Amino acid sequence: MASVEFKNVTKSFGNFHAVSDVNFDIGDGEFVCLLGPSGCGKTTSLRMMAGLETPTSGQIFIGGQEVTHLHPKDRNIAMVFQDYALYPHMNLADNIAYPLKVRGEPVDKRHARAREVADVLKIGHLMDRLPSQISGGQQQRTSLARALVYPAKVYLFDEPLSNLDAKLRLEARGFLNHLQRDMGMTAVYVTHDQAEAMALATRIAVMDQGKIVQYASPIEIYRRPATTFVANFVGNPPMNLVEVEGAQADGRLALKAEGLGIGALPMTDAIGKALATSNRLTLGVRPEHLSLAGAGAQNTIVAPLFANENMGPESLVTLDRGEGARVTARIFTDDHLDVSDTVTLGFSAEHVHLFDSAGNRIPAVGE
Ligand SMILES: Nc1ncnc2c1ncn2[C@@H]1O[C@H](COP(=O)(O)OP(=O)(O)OP(=O)(O)O)[C@@H](O)[C@H]1O
Repeated sequence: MASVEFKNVTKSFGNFHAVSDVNFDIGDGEFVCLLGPSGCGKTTSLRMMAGLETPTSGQIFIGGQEVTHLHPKDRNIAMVFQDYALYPHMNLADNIAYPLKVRGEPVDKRHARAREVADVLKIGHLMDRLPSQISGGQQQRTSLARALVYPAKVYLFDEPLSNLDAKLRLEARGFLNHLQRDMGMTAVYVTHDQAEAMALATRIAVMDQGKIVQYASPIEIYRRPATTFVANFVGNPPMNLVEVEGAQADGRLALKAEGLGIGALPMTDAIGKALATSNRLTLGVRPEHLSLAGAGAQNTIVAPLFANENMGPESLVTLDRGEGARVTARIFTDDHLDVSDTVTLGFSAEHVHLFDSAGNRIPAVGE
């Protein structure tokens, strides 16, 4: 296993910067997820680690050694692709053993090792089949087995679960989590699925438009999102964001918005600085921190009901604040709620997140 480092890495296609001056390091044994919307530069970053793309500028290191211009085969990395990239004319045994074949291992030895890995992944009984003769989940495990058959310094995953149905996807995610804990592999995993990143990563690099906007542990990203972009990308459903007008009153912060009732919050220097630039702030509250509230509740959002989706153990109650602005609560309720009923959602001040007019987090008291 080995560490990975990006130093000022940029990748341009013509005038377009797919990856823009990215710096980050991945520790030995870390499982890092690159998370972000389509086109933000995740796959390009991964392909540069693999040596399938060359940076326009900057340097890449694996295990302390510069690999920026090194051929993929000399990097000792293993990669699992979204489409599995299995060889259609080879059976599973040959597919899995292929990395050993190119390294010149004798056939007996490489088939024995392939079988060993296949057994762990519960596809050992399928070794004579062609990829077209097995299910999508089994193809996914074959592709994983091929990556694991030879000890690599770094394992690279490009949305490996995205072609699986929801149930298999959860199963495969649990398996990868187990494998990571078992092997302590250094891995970089590209996904646009925030739940997958939260479940698997030791650290998540959230990317937007070719840049890393936050690089931290899943819990840090969940608790202290650095920007409204991150807040809106992580969490299921994501954090509710309400545009508010802020003002200092009697040494405290007063917030105003249509349908919002909130007690004054403590003032801090950081809030003062944000207000000096603009009084337009964004208030964030996670759906799980909202509850159905009575008229006497201190902090509330009041608006007509838009939808009430029963998810089994909980409901997603969404209010329509007008002009497309919605607020969703994840709550446990048996209450019957009709569309257009006016609903009051309450929240506690300790669960409030604040962002300045540029969308950057204003640290809470004690942060
Ligand atoms: N070979 C190329 N030539 C021109 N533009 C490219 C090339 N490869 C990628 N891009 C562009 O670079 C940007 C980043 O692409 P990349 O594949 O890294 O995004 P991504 O975050 O992995 O997206 P997705 O989740 O859709 O795979 C995109 O706008 C893409 O169109």
